[in-house]
Amino acid sequence: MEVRARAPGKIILAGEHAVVHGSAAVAASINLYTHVSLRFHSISDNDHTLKLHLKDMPLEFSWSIERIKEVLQEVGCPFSSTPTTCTPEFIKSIAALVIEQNIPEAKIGLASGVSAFLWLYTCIQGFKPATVVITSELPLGSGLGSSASFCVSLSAALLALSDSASLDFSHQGWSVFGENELELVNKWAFEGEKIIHGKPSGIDNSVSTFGNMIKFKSGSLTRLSSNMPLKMLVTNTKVGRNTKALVAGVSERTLRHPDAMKAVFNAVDLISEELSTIIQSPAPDELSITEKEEKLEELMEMNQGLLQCMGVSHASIETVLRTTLKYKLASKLTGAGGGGCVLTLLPTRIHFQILFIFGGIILVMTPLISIFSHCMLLYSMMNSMIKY
Ligand SMILES: Nc1ncnc2c1ncn2[C@@H]1O[C@H](COP(=O)(O)OP(=O)(O)OP(=O)(O)O)[C@@H](O)[C@H]1O
Ligand SMILES: C[C@@](O)(CCO)CC(=O)[O-]
Ligand SMILES: [Mg+2]
Repeated sequence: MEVRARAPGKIILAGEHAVVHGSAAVAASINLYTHVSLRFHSISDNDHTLKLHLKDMPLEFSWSIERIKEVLQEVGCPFSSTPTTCTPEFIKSIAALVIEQNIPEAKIGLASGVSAFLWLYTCIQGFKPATVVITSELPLGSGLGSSASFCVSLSAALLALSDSASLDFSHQGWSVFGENELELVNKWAFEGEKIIHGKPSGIDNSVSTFGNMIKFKSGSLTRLSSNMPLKMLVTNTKVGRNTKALVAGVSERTLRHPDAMKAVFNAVDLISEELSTIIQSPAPDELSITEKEEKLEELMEMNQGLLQCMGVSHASIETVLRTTLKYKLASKLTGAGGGGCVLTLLPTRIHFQILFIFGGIILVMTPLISIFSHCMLLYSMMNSMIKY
């Protein structure tokens, strides 16, 4: 039997990094997904391996089940019905299994994703031979939550074929997990994110699991129902970076300047709270929509300033900020920063049929792709047009 699962990426409207330190943050899922296909090998296959095929890279990894058992059982048995954090001993053993696969140097960032795969697979399914195929519509390491959607879709596929979830496969089409199963998927995905991010807040896996728009603070999630359609332009600077290093950098700065950083995180908390209140408040007329958008733009600019204080902006991000500001558009980085993607609010006061931007290049802004939670995304049109 083959099971397929998918989970969306996300944008963060306010509060990234500060959310790791207990502030509120607001995130929305987007309609770009990571897809996972999982198929157990049957006896007739006579294939006693675990295969991971990262189709977009393209890379294929294969371990004999005997080898996985030999290496992992030295430190214990990972198999567990409840979400478990990978211990440093298991991390070492898993790293040995990953190193054997000789990932090319240029793609070494994938090692943490492959480690998360091995942990989630062996914890949830034990030592069963199988083939797992991954494809992703998300750019990796760009702030759109590729790591979380990878962990969520993988956990969902693994749990769908485990005894912990009761899914009805009798009909064709997508099955949807119930609330309890979603909680379980989310918890396992968080364990995967810990391997990739080091110290994740849990916001990325939560929004990828539950979809729509959420406010997230100190591990707890509030679903937001927006009353205003928001159009967001997402620009990928294509400058690579790694969330783990950026999160660690902010923690180090916090150790050096605890009081100043506390004030920064507190300010971000207030921004996220105000932003979520505005998004949820009723919108009776055009005027109030414009007023709300102006407030949101200001809050995004303030949040960006505080992200600069945390040291996670980048020259490429600043270039996008300056360029959009020329057109009186407010922008902020989204996700971990240090490169990656930038959000620009496209207010209703401007009717974007055609936008002249980036040195006179004409960008046709319609049709915009609709995404969850009333946000709109125009992704990747910019990619080929921005040169740094
Ligand atoms: N489809 C995938 N296949 C394998 N590994 C993946 C995949 N998607 C993400 N990863 C893992 O996640 C890493 C990228 O995660 P990272 O958290 O740095 O960026 P992001 O999740 O895209 O951005 P952000 O965390 O800021 O939203 C990759 O280097 C890889 O290890
Ligand atoms: C930078 C960060 O705040 C968001 C990454 O999308 C990290 C996290 O919350 O886990
Ligand atoms: Mg990530």
